[in-house]
Amino acid sequence: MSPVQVLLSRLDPGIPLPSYARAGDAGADLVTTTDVVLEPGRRVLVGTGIAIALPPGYAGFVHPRSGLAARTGLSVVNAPGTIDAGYRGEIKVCLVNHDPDEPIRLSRGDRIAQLVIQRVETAAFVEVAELPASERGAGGYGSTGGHATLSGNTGQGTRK
Ligand SMILES: O=c1ccn([C@H]2C[C@H](O)[C@@H](COP(=O)(O)OP(=O)(O)OP(=O)(O)O)O2)c(=O)[nH]1
Ligand SMILES: [Mg+2]
Repeated sequence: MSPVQVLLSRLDPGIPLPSYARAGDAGADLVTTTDVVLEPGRRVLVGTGIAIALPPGYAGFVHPRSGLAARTGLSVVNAPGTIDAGYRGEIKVCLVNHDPDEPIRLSRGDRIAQLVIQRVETAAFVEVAELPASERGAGGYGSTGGHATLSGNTGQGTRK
């Protein structure tokens, strides 16, 4: 499959282009333009030094990086952040430190998140008096069971 062309403007010339670590990866790594010390539980908005123009029918999604998340507790507050096709400003990332004890130190140029480009549909919302019937109906929020309990979870599940 040939890659979709995404026009990019480097707002900070010292920052590398987003890049896929391996061929076929879904996420292209984004870096922070600033040094940051993120105390436990705190969040910060950082710049990535790039702006893009996605073709109509596409959107970008800013996801956390799993290695950093597992090792340090670093995540993205609004994960995944949504980059609209019409957005021409700098892509920014709202980082959060989920670790309860340790601060996270980030340096300019560190890879802090990843950008996934996807095709998206836009809907025409059609109001009706009654929705068509379905097997699920209005059941949700654990209606099928199997969810963990807050305490005393045996790992056996609660599905009846
Ligand atoms: O992680 C993110 C999320 C969003 N954006 C930019 C691109 C996006 O197109 C724009 C608006 O994002 P969103 O719609 O999620 O935010 P909003 O609070 O609804 O703002 P708006 O009223 O501008 O739509 O902000 C980022 O740079 N990084
Ligand atoms: Mg919005």
